[in-house]
Amino acid sequence: MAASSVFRQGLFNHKVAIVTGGGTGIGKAISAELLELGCSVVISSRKAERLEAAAQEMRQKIPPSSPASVTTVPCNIRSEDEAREHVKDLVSSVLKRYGRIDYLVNNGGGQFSSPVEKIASKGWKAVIDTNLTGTFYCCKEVYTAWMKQHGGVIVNIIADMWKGFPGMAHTGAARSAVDNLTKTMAVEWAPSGVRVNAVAPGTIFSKTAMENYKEFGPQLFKMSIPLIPAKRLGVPEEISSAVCFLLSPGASYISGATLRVDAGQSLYHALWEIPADCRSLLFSSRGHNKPFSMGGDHGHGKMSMPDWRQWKVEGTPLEFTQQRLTKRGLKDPWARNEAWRYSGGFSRAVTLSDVLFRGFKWGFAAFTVALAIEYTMFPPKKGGH
Ligand SMILES: CCCCC/C=C/C(=O)SCCNC(=O)CCNC(=O)[C@H](O)C(C)(C)COP(=O)(O)OP(=O)(O)OC[C@H]1O[C@@H](n2cnc3c(N)ncnc32)[C@H](O)[C@@H]1OP(=O)(O)O
Ligand SMILES: NC(=O)C1=CN([C@@H]2O[C@H](COP(=O)(O)OP(=O)(O)OC[C@H]3O[C@@H](n4cnc5c(N)ncnc54)[C@H](OP(=O)(O)O)[C@@H]3O)[C@@H](O)[C@H]2O)C=CC1
Repeated sequence: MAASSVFRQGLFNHKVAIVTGGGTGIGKAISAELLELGCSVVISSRKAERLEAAAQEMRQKIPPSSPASVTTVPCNIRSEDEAREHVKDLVSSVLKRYGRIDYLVNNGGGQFSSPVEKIASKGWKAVIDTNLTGTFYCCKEVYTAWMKQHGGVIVNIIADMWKGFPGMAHTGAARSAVDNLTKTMAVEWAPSGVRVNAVAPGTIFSKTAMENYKEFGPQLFKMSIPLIPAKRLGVPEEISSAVCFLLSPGASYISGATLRVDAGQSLYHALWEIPADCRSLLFSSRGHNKPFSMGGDHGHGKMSMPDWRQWKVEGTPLEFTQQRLTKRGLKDPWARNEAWRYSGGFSRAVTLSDVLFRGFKWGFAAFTVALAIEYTMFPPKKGGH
């Protein structure tokens, strides 16, 4: 349940909102804050019982003097054949009950974690259909049935997919598409007085969000903490206040925007770890399979690589690489050798042989020049002896 809102009481009096996924986590916090500010809220998702339990809980917190009310409409926004009908029914039932829809918050969605090559086509489709097509259906239906004639505000919840979404490619692709859809709708529907924006949350803790990842959930959320500049997870209420702002007249000149609510997480490190024995170092895209070129451009057909061996992240490059390898459990002699090689040992050895080679080369050149001078200045006498 939302902590007390920072916004003025009564800000949304007599307005009506649909919040998909409004019975759990972020959606529940948004619904609770809207209710607190006087808005009537329809929460909608697949699990009717959980939805009703959440509504009951929220109902008890509405003061008798408030015009707000909360109702539930079960609906699956995912594009199975009947999904469009589900969404149509949702919108028509809200209009029947309240006679208006001022706000739509497309928050219902989610995904499972998997590397790209392991995503089955059914799973890909489930995530795209939920997050992209479901959002499209909801926006289109609310617009055509109400907002086209009366205006309104839409907020789409997306995700931190700005650097791609390794480990959750399907949702990254879907959320990126919703980011783009948001901009298109903002322009196309501006003449109707409809504003459309998105909110991209960072890692936001809620019991239901964590449980979605089953036994990996706690670890996944814990692992995110060092990667967040604020060094803590977000809470649903921190997304809710951003959504309420975008719905409010305070954002009357904001449309087509995506607000990152992530404490700077999207600007910082990514969760996905690239192993230190990364093959891209061994096989460059230019087709040469030397371990890597040793600083500078070595001529045609070879790639000039930045001297990453000099990067210091923690302690010396050697310590850093060893820590990474140890973390990844690469304790075999090959790995230790790689650690040594990648972190400077190899370059030092090469430098030594380079010096010897150069010394030999210049020594030989000097000897040749000296011989030439000697022959010029003291040519061997004809006839010999
Ligand atoms: C710190 C890291 C997190 C940071 C970012 C956090 C982002 C968040 O969004 S947290 C919020 C999490 N909440 C949710 O995701 C809630 C909604 N999620 C879902 O409903 C599911 O994840 C869903 C989108 C996959 C839909 O689930 P469900 O309705 O149960 O789907 P199906 O049983 O019909 O499955 C369809 C199909 O999908 C594949 N699949 C599903 N789960 C997995 C899995 N865990 N691993 C691999 N593949 C999975 C699979 O192909 C399923 O078909 P079948 O094989 O026939 O079961
Ligand atoms: N928590 C986080 O760190 C982040 C979350 N997000 C996104 O924010 C949104 C809310 O997530 P959060 O509150 O954290 O997690 P939750 O798992 O608590 O919320 C997901 C909600 O979406 C609903 N939902 C899922 N599929 C459908 C569907 N097909 N039709 C209708 N409703 C559906 C679920 O209800 P039901 O099961 O009853 O259908 C649930 O209420 C999601 O879109 C999520 O992906 C984005 C970035 C980060």
